[in-house]
Amino acid sequence: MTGLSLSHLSVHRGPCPVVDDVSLDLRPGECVGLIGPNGAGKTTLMRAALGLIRHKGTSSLARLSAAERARAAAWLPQMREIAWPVSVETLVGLGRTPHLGPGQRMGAADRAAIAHALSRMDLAGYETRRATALSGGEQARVLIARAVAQEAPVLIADEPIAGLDPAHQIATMRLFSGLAAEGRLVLAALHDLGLAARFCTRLVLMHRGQLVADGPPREVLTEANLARVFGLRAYFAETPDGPVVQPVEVVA
Ligand SMILES: Nc1ncnc2c1ncn2[C@@H]1O[C@H](COP(=O)(O)OP(=O)(O)OP(=O)(O)O)[C@@H](O)[C@H]1O
Repeated sequence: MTGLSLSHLSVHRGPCPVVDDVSLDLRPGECVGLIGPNGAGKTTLMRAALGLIRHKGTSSLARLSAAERARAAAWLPQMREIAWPVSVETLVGLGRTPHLGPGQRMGAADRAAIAHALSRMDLAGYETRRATALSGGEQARVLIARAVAQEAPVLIADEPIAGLDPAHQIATMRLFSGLAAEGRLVLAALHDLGLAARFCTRLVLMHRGQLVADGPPREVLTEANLARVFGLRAYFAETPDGPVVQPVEVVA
């Protein structure tokens, strides 16, 4: 199983580093929440880690050829609009492309992976629907299903639960933590600190391009970090369902 190793990763936009010397070792079996305020550098870090943009330093995924990387990592970008009027099943099936040789047709394993991903994203019955004719949240679920159908050892997702209703947000986070429990590495940029605290095994906190905290949710979501990085005060509680973190007020 593959993890993700970043060493002194930096990305410059003009003279400013928007990702500033980030080193991280993420291992199979971890469900990692990448958190930080707007503009902290989360998307840029993930894109550099995948080798999609120019960067300094190294990333174990960016080193791979495009074909190797497509088998190693599934990437769910932030933009969720679907441009192609194809069926849901066809779109989710695109996740199998890295597993097919030139001209090779899908086999039973591919069809099973597609059906499994559809079912896990609560999309059974949507197979023949036109993807462009779905609601925003349904389209987001279809794109997550495509990434899940890829069955890559690493899943990197940029705000995957944005736009999903609360039940589908929880179900998706549960799916991600389940994939990690199966031995995959999941790295997801998240703005919902409550769901991040509940479902992630580890949180990586970014601020102004730098990694400022990394560890179990309770150690990262401290009062001091929330105030300094997010400008927030939050309510914390331990419950039988896990930690509850609810931002309650903006602090100066
Ligand atoms: N193509 C670009 N050209 C110039 N600056 C950019 C570019 N892309 C991103 N930036 C800047 O880099 C910084 C980090 O952006 P990034 O999208 O990585 O943040 P983020 O943490 O993902 O934010 P959000 O939570 O809003 O999605 C921001 O200040 C942004 O304005």
